[in-house]
Amino acid sequence: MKWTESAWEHITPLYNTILQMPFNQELMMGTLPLEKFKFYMAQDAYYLGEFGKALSMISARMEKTEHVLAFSQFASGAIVVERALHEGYFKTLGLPENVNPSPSCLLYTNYLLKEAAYGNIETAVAAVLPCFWIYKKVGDYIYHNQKGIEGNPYKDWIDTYSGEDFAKSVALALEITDELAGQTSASGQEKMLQAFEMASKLEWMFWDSAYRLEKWEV
Ligand SMILES: Cc1ncc(C[n+]2csc(CCO)c2C)c(N)n1
Repeated sequence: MKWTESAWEHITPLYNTILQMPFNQELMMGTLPLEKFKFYMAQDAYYLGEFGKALSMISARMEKTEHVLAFSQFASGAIVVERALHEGYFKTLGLPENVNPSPSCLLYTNYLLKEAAYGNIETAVAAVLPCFWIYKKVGDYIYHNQKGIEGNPYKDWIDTYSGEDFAKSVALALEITDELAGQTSASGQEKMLQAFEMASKLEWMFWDSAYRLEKWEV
């Protein structure tokens, strides 16, 4: 079995929990309060900037030229493609220019940056994978289960993550992850699994924190 297949099996209960989160169910139905989506978008703008840096760092640490190229394309994709989505929503929703990251957002981005800088390269790759893979699965699920997409204010978000371009990036990220997993020991693969699970939990926290409009308590 491929490493990615067993990793997905491992997080399937968590993935099912993510699908049922009120944030995702209401986004799918178009009933998510705008205030929550705005909070999410602002936090996501911060997240994407840091995520782009983590991907660039992973790119620089890769041995194979093809992997360097793939991760540098992911990094620019994270910034360019996502910026288009954000700029659209930033204009219509009136989002702030500077974002103070919420506790969950900061936890997630700092975790990814730490793995990208100091983790084994295969562990760093496993840590960024949920960002691609869970979003692809959630995007597809929402796309296929929504009703009356045309009237949904979150249509652009849904289209981005259920689209073909994004599917290609995810397939490439999965292929590279399996290649690196194949070159590491059983304990290396276990560390990858832990990083993959941790980042998946942090994805859950990111959505949950947006729904709660999470604040710093002090
Ligand atoms: C919290 C959070 N997690 C994942 C994504 C999705 N995402 C961000 S960058 C990227 C790869 C290149 O486009 C993907 C899939 C998001 N937007 N916000």
